[in-house]
Amino acid sequence: MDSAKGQPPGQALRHARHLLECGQIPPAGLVSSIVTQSWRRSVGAGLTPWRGGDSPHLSAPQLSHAIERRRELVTRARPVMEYLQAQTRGSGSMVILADDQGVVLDALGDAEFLTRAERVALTPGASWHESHRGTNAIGTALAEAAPVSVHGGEHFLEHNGFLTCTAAPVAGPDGRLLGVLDISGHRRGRHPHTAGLVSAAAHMIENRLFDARHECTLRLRLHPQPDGIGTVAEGLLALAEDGRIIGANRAASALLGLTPTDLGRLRLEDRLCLPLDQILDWGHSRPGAPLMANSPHGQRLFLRVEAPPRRPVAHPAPVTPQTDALAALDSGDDSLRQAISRARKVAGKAIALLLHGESGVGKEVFAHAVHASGPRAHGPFIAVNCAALPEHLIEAELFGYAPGAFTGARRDGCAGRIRQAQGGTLFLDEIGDMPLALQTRLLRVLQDHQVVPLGGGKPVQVDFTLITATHQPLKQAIAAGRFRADLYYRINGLSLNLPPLRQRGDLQHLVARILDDLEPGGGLALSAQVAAAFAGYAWPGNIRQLANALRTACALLEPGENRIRWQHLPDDLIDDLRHPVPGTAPQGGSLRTVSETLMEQAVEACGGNMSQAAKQLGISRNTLYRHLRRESP
Ligand SMILES: Nc1ncnc2c1ncn2[C@@H]1O[C@H](COP(=O)(O)OP(=O)(O)OP(=O)(O)O)[C@@H](O)[C@H]1O
Repeated sequence: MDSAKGQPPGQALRHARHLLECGQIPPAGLVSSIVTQSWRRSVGAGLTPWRGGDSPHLSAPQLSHAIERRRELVTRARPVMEYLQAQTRGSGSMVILADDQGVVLDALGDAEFLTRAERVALTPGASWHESHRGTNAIGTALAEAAPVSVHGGEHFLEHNGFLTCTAAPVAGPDGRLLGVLDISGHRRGRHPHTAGLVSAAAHMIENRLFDARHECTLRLRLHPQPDGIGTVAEGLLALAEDGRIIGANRAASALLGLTPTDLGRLRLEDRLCLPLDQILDWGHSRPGAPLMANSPHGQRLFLRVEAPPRRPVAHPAPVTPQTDALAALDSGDDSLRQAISRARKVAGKAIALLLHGESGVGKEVFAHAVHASGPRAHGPFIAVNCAALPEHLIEAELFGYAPGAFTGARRDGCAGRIRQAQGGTLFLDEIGDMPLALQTRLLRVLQDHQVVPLGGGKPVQVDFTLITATHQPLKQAIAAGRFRADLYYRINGLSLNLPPLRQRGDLQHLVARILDDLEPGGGLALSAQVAAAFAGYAWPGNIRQLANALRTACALLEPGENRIRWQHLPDDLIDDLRHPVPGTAPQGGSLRTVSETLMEQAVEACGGNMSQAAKQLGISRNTLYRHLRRESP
């Protein structure tokens, strides 16, 4: 983004950053309004230029779910990304595809301009959501739903100031934002044509998605010039047999003045003075030749008709994952295993699942896994945190709204998250925090299988699987009058408790799995002392805290090092591990199992030398012998 006109860009930006670092949002004109607004949002999210938010890096199972959820996007984007990479080869930049949450799904290119620690941030699984990393091209393009370039010091976080990044959103055939395409490189390599290149590539992906979605449908390709047909700028329309417009890409929507709510309702004749029969005849008698028509604004357009194949094209069989996502969560804890097995029995049936568990135990990850392991895996997984938004925003976000329903509403209305979950899974996190008025509306949707957008409009049929989660006992909320009992019985088809980490007996395996996800095949492991300290700690932040600690530790390892020791852990965790709060030690048999396995590992690492192993573990040789004897058959 360029700085204000008439000012030396570097100087204006330096001034703006100075103000930002003094805790002020700079006045209009110093940096572009997009950057100013994004800086404001970043401050609002609790970030400072020196400290980002918790930047979750998805584990391998989570990443595979995220990719599964956007499989079509990832598949169609790959060739375009390879093309982009070829165009930018040698410029020291990366081509990145992120999903609608800002999570990197695919990355290609030259990472030489990054240090080892920085590379992690551009690998699949990293999140570039604004709430995690402040102003950046991926997160800001998502927030703005528009192409964005963020150069050097325009990045909110100081340590990202060496980057120059350009991103453009990619929408699906129904106009819904699916993700973002981005080129990132060292700021020295900034190129004025990158923005155009990225936007054109994003359109190319959108057109590929459109063609794939409507391959068995009558399609029209249109452009004001005959030579524009077949280029990335062409408009695309899909028509039902009765002539209703059921799909339109951005260019076609702009040319014909269509809004998303017109789709499925308007007929082609309402927009172009051409009867469907004439179009079909033309398509059959002169395949490939452009047909002339007039847009509603009187603009001359050229159309190419693409009739559907006579017999529908067979769709490829759905890919069945080798081990499913639920199986991937099982790392040996009995109560989690039981929850997995019960969830598997109801996955895909019309039974609502209610997940209980402390914050960070992995309720959303579990819900994802249930979705990805069931028959609706190819449908969308839509997650809404009911505690994260004020009441009026959740209402609009969930139920959608008609055009112009309220001040600030988008001109063309919004389908809402419930409708977006059509054919897939709706995950409502922190359901206990949903305001009472919305509980009533949600109950109605669940009973009638219909949603009515805010501000009126026709009810729309919906079909989705519901999974909800809460960390608070809902029965208490019912007793206190904060939660509707009838809604509770609707959402509680099956209720499952996800155990807190301190009660799990599989800490060691979970750690091994997370480390392997972070650095596949890297042979990373905890030192004996750190493993013992982990086993004795209560993990109040549960898996979230553990995964974050391991991620930081991996970033701090020196090249070639694969043992995580005290010096690799975050300072506050070291304090907690060394001075655990009394009464918070883990329960159950996990500690014993972990320590015995650790002893075996230490003996193995010391080539069977018991004295050395005992010394490394900080215990006496006798204690070591005693424990290992107990283990032997
Ligand atoms: N099985 C797992 N393997 C690896 N990491 C996990 C696993 N489960 C959870 N995590 C990590 O913990 C984080 C929190 O998970 P998740 O959001 O599912 O928890 P939650 O219980 O829904 O939390 P909250 O109640 O605060 O929303 C994830 O971002 C991920 O980093």
